[in-house]
Amino acid sequence: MPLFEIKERMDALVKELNQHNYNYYVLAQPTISDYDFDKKLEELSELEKQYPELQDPDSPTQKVGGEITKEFKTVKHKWPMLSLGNTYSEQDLREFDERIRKSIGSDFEYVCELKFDGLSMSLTYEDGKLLRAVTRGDGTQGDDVTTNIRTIKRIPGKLKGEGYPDNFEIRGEVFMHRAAFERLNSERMKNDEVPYANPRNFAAGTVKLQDSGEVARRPLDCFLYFLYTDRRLYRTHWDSLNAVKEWGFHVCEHNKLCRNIDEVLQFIHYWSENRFNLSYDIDGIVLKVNSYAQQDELGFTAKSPRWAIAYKYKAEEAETILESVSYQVGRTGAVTPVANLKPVLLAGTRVKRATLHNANEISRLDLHEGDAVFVEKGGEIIPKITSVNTIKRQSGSKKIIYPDICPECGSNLIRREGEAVHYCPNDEACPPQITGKIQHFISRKAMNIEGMGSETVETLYRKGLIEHISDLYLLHEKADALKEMDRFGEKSISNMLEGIERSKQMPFEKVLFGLGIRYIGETVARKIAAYFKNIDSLMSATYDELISVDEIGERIAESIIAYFKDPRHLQQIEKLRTAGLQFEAEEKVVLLAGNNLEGKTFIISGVFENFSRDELTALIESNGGKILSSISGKLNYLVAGDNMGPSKLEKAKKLNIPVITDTELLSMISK
Ligand SMILES: NC(=O)c1ccc[n+]([C@@H]2O[C@H](COP(=O)([O-])OP(=O)(O)OC[C@H]3O[C@@H](n4cnc5c(N)ncnc54)[C@H](O)[C@@H]3O)[C@@H](O)[C@H]2O)c1
Ligand SMILES: [Zn+2]
Repeated sequence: MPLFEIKERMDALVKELNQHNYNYYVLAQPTISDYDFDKKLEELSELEKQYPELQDPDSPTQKVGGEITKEFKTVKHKWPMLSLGNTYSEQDLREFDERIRKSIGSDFEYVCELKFDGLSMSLTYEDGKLLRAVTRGDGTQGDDVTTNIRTIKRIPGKLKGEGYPDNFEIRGEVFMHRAAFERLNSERMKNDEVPYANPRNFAAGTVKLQDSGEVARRPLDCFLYFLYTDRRLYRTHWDSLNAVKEWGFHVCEHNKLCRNIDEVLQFIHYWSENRFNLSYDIDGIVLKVNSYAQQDELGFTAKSPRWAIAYKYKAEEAETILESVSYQVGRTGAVTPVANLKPVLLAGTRVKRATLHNANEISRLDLHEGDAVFVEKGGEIIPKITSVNTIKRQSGSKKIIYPDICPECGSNLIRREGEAVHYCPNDEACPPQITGKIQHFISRKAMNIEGMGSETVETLYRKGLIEHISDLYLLHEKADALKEMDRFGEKSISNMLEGIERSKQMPFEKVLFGLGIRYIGETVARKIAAYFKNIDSLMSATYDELISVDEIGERIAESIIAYFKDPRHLQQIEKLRTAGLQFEAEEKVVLLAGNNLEGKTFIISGVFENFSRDELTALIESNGGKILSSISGKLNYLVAGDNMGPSKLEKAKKLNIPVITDTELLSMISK
């Protein structure tokens, strides 16, 4: 290949890999698999070795992949936060072992650890208390995310035991358990929020949120795996891990001390089979030379230590046949293509469907009917098609074309600017949208109607008994028709009708969430209800008024306005109002407006289960109290929630300022 072509290939790789790094670290929405990413990085690295004079100083082979963001304070790392060399091959591991033995002889041990699939975090402790938490960032400096990290229960705010130095840094991996991921992600989908592809992305996205209250609602965990002290306290990494366990840190119980590379390989083989039984994702294992003296001898490259390496498991892949593509219409009208596959065994389960995400994905794969396709189950929960084995394509097979019209109701599909998903706009008459809306309305997080499930909704709809949410409240008039339904005894009918009747008492915020207005999730519904107090002021709110509210952005404001513009929605709301549903926020109104706090000053700190800090501020101010900006002798009360900063608490104690809970605050108000 002529030199200029090699240079072109290298430049193209640099450009592409930098883009993938950005998608992965900053957006937390990668578009290629880790394996493909690593193969491209390896190709670039090989070319750079052969043609060092062509190497771009900005090459992704020379630096850690992340970036710092502008949303957080930037903090420089005392010790750089590096990446790890990685490989997918056992042969490479043996060569790694050879290199080490050449350098330090054969008297050494490895610590084998699981490679947790999350994001790395540096924690600094001073006098036994968590002082700061910083992301890896670009390796030299990272984002200060202390407030968010304090919400993680597994990270001690205050240390146990003794023997820890006054000042030290400890590093580990913040991650989310698979069960929490699945639960929260399906909530996101129901609320029309973009789902995360896997627990790693969910954890990374969460740590970068601006609202610590929201972070606290998403359970994160953390395993610690590196201790950094100014003066070495222990001789080995293994001893450090055991010590930090005593101080209260969460250290993985599966770590293993191995005497040689064969034992390491055994560990790798064991976890290659058993990793699916863990409650969290790992993407490989990490081996580290145990002795610190030997680590020092081996040193570092620009990007990673020479005394450690990661062995990564390749996502499991299988080949099968694409039988057909079907299109599912969701409650919000989003039309999702699903691949129906000839059943195949993959990562321990029988797979017969794979997600195709959207129309772009179908054209990217250039799918044809009957294609032989490769499916992969990587970090993602739902398997996906990675590529087509085009050699096996039958001649004359038909290309898969994404439809223009809704498969359920025949309406022309629309695609909003900047979005990849197609929607059916017929939200009041497209069958799956109707039943989906009613199912959402009765769900536990919305109106929590007992005695009625998703299947009942489908049946009632098919029988023509319900077509809109408001029809639920007319069901009691249709007792005869209900009795004629199969498998629907008198008891279940009366349970259902009672459940419906009781739902009339559900608070305004639940009704608002239940209506299923696009982008109005649970949290936003709560904020809106607290701010606008009733449906009439919400309906008449202007765009500017809407976006001035905390947490309402342009997208949500536009969606609210569009919703109330539709006469069919207004008609529904009138019917629900007549039926007796709550369209006004109560309780907090009662607490508002008094003068019990007059002349008193407050500071609110930490995270509260039942209130946002804004709500507490409003509560204090409307009862005559004042919020101060810093703790001083002028402060009367510190209202403390969970995970507040230890320095604040200390200062308040020093000044003898009473620390109260939100419940105590409420009782002061309603005295
Ligand atoms: N798909 C994409 O678009 C894309 C883009 C960029 C990066 N990536 C993936 O990310 C990798 C690069 O990320 P990276 O630099 O974070 O490297 P890495 O994930 O391969 O390895 C280093 C990281 O492993 C983590 N880790 C987990 N368990 C550990 C343990 N027990 N001990 C020490 N560290 C542990 C730490 O966070 C550490 O920073 C690439 O190899 C690629 O697979 C993918
Ligand atoms: Zn439709």
